[in-house]
Amino acid sequence: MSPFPTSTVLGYPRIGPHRELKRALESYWDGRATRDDLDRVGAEIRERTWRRLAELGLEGLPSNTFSMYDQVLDTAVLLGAVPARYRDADDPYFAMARGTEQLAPLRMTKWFDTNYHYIVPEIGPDTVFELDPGKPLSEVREARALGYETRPVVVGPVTFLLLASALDRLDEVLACYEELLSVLAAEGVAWVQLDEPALVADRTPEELAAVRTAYERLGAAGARPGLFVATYFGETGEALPVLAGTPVEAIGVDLVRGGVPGIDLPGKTVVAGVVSGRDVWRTSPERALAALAGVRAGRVTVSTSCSLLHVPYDVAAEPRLDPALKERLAFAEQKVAEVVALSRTAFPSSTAGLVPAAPSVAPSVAPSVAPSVAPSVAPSVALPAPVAAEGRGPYAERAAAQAERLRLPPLPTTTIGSFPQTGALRAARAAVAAGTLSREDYERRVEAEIERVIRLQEGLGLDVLVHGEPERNDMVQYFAEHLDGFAVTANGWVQSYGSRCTRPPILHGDVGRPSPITVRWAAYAQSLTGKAVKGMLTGPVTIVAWSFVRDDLPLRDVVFQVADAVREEVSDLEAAGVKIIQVDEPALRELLPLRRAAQDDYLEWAVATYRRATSGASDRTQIHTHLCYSDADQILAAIDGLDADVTTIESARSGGRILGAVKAFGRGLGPGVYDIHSPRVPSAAEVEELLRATLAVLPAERVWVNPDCGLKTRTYEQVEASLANVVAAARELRDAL
Ligand code: MET
Ligand SMILES: [Zn+2]
Repeated sequence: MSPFPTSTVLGYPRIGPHRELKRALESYWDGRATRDDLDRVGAEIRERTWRRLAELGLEGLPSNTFSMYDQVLDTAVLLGAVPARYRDADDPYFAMARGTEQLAPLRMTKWFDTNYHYIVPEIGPDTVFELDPGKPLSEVREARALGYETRPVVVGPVTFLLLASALDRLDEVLACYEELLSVLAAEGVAWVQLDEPALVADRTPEELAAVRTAYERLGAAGARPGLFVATYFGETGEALPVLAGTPVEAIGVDLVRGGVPGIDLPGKTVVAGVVSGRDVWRTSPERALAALAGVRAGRVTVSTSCSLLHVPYDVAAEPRLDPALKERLAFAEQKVAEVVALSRTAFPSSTAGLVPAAPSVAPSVAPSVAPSVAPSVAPSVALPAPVAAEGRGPYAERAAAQAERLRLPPLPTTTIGSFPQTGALRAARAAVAAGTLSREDYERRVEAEIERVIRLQEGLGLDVLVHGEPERNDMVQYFAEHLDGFAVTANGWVQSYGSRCTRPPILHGDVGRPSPITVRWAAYAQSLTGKAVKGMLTGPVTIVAWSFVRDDLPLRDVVFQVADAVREEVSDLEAAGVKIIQVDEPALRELLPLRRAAQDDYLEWAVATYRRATSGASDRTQIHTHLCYSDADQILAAIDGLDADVTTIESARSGGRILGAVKAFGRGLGPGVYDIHSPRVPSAAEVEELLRATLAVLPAERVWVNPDCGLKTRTYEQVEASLANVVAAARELRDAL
């Protein structure tokens, strides 16, 4: 078996440096391009990636890290786990991912503690596992035709089955992986990477036994490539000795989030993730080299802590960033260069089977690994201790005061905030940036859009209106652009799901709010209508979760700075006459530590920051919060702890699964009745059915009627039709109450 390469990355961004894949996907979905056009763009992105990684000097090139939508969905297809109802669709893959006119899509949820979303495999009694190795094989061949030998990357069997809640199917799935190994061996593949991030979370003895079974069995397969099991997103813990006891040749550990393994791993290659795949800061070479030197294994090689999927492509594509900040940044390209430089420094004669050099080598750093710099230059504000909820009265009193003031019907209907973002508005924003449209003209267009959204909602008969968020490019970036302490990028796109990308802002200094951010738009919307308009804010936890955050202060201190800025905005909205204020926290669950031991502490400060942001509101002001795609059932007590008067929560896409858990919820609750992540228009009957299910577990006076999430990714046509059905269903049931 050839030795594992001395430098590698676990994966690479795949949306394209200029979001080529996004455009190609959307053209294909809209019928403006053919499948061949789409495939061509995919091939170009893969080729560019391999060439770039090789040019940067990386030895171990991965393949099969590209995906048309999601790597978990790819793995389901690889294993033949395509539910029967999708098989006859025109394009079963995208039917599973996005749904069709007739079919709802598969469930989607967040990939561990990231803002990347994967498609949840559906495995049932009818699932027949059958290997379809087409994709990894064709990527290996494609790379080979370009002159590159690659290491295909596949989600490992244990993580795949845990994500699908189907670990009892291990036996059948392992047969497919065995077959895959033999197919890859026949193809001349030297190494395969099996991603097992699930091994960094708490695992039961049965689950650890499944790890042992899986890798003993795969290790015993006849002709096979070298097995590299990659764990990441935290410390591997109790799964590490289990893996070490199996025949796998290489084990990946995350040395950014986890410590150096406490056990000796003789005979194994440790693929040491010392360059973070989760942040944008340059790697400290001293720290990385010390970590490398601390690993006691047969062989150590240098890697990223996880796939670089979670960071943007290239700092060089950011001409407008402050040069002093830019100096401190590393995106995917820079991180690959760091991996290469670290491997050359740590293993100066790197040709074959190496043991790490002594730690004394540390200071002689290759030029492209710059010394680490603290990510903030400004001194930090000393923070007062977190405050508990002060100010607001008990829920019953607040509810009475709000009912009196708002006079809403039972089962009030509302939306989550955004309405479709039109191409015209996006173009107008670009024109302002380019200097070809004046700010005043742009603001007039935003106002016109707000008016359109208000009239539309009045026409549909919604009860609580929104202004539609037309001024926001993104719910986090918009706030980052208006707060001190943040920088925003021009091209720093990161894939969120499918063709959706975000540009996470960079939080590099102390946060402050120089002036009101949303007040003028909310006040304008309210001036147009007699119905209540909700003011819309993004919560502190979500702002930091969806930013790249300075790492020189504890996260909780950074979050409290953001909470104070949101608190000021709440108070200005109230002063402007806004009666309902929604503070969104869709990322509350995302930052939940993967290990139970760390969860309580997180939930305590996350709840405290939310209350700090909202508790200045008077009892008459109704505070809403919103959560989505977050397996909210796991954090229900914390959601309750937010003490919001109304909570809207994703539910339709998961078929009302959440309802079983929310019975005890003591305040207003709107489990979504319209899955906005699919272009499909739900019928009124369907919505009614979901509402009936809600009314079966919650008292009617606490139930709100709303979509799963904001509508910005949908078209006006879809939104109008869907909301008309939502309102009709609510009225039907309201009359029956
Ligand atoms: C991801 S949660 C989105 C909430 C936001 N208010 C919107 O409607 O777009
Ligand atoms: Zn949402």
